[in-house]
Amino acid sequence: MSSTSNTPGKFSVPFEDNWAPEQRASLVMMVRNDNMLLIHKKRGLGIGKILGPGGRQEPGESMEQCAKRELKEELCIDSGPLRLAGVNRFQFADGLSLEVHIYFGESFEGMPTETAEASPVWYPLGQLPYDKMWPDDEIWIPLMLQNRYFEGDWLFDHESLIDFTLRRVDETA
Ligand SMILES: COc1nc(N)nc2c1ncn2[C@H]1C[C@H](O)[C@@H](COP(=O)(O)OP(=O)(O)OP(=O)(O)O)O1
Repeated sequence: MSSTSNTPGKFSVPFEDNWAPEQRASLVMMVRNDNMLLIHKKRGLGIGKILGPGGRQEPGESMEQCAKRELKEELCIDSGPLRLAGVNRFQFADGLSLEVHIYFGESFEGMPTETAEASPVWYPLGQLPYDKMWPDDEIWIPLMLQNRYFEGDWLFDHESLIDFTLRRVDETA
């Protein structure tokens, strides 16, 4: 699957073979009783948006450790088992490049609590607030909810999605 727009500037999708991210980050998509636990992001990249809890990898930790640490830091909860749902590579026209590992979970311990970084918000799976989310979410969240593993390349100009390619979508996880 791919969008059809022409790509301005020096980047194109799929990214070149030698593309490498400056930074790696995690997202945790937690679902309980047909509702998804999201955050209203209070600072940093994507401030004001609704998205999954997550953040950038710290030295020495695996991506799954990063996901669990960010869940604790942002919402004060401890994750149960997570499965890797997909990997998205983001290139921003201003130069920032980010590889995001997306984890799916269905159990956690603790009460989601507001922190300096995020406020917890629950949405029914059929009423996710895509108009308040990063534009890529509307494309890969349905794949994740169908247990389909995905890998995508996404080109952004600030908060606008310019072009994308889903490089890999598995029929079953
Ligand atoms: C560009 O499209 C994006 N889509 C989605 N769904 N999520 C994105 C996109 N770009 C970034 N993200 C996510 C990935 C990370 O979870 C956060 C960014 O992490 P942040 O800048 O908040 O990193 P922290 O380590 O938490 O930073 P601070 O603790 O310094 O706030 O956004």
